Amino acid sequence: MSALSVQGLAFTYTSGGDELFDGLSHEFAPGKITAVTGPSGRGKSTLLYVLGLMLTPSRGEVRIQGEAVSSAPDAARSGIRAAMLGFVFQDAALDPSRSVLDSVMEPSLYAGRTRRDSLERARQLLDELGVGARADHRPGQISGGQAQRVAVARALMNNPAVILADEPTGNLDPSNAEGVIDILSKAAGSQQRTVVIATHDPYVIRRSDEVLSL
Ligand SMILES: Nc1ncnc2c1ncn2[C@@H]1O[C@H](COP(=O)(O)OP(=O)(O)OP(=O)(O)O)[C@@H](O)[C@H]1O
Repeated sequence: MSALSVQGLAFTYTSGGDELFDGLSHEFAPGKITAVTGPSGRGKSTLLYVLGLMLTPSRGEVRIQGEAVSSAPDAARSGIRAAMLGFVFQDAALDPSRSVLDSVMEPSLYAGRTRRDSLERARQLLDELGVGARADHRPGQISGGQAQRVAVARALMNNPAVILADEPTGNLDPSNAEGVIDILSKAAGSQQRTVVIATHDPYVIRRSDEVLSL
């Protein structure tokens, strides 16, 4: 069963504008990277927010492990988000006032794991992603490529079945973009996660297993 699928999906911002997605049905393949592409304004970022249960579809549904979850009550959606979904944003979106290690640990503490377990997993992930030496730095003291690796570590912290990444290479040079896609590719291929990346970047599209054009 696909960890993530949509059926008959459409979304309209309450402030108006066109309906997006036109009744889209799609199963996102586990163990693969799916690139969501398409012209600017077609709704790539919005789709990620709908898949991430942060926006509720106006028609159709999002299914996670086969269950329709997009119109579940807020608390249920927050719980599913914390347990099943990891997010990576274009600018890493790390809290500037906290250390890298604290930012990476936070989702695990929020999910109810002990400080000790969370610390151990956060250090292990940061080491695996090549940024272990930066654990005590603040986001302002590390490079953009390092910050994006930290953001991926944070997204992986709760071992999510699904990773949603919005233009994760948008601010990176080619070698850092390659590093981040290598990590996401490993998160998909060897760990059987479903990885969905909204992107314009031809390099990311080339490295993806499937392409969904909006
Ligand atoms: N908060 C919002 N309220 C109302 N309309 C919005 C909001 N956010 C986005 N939109 C509109 O919804 C449409 C889809 O926006 P979205 O950012 O998802 O597109 P995109 O394909 O990711 O674009 P880009 O490639 O430029 O990032 C656009 O027409 C946009 O103006």
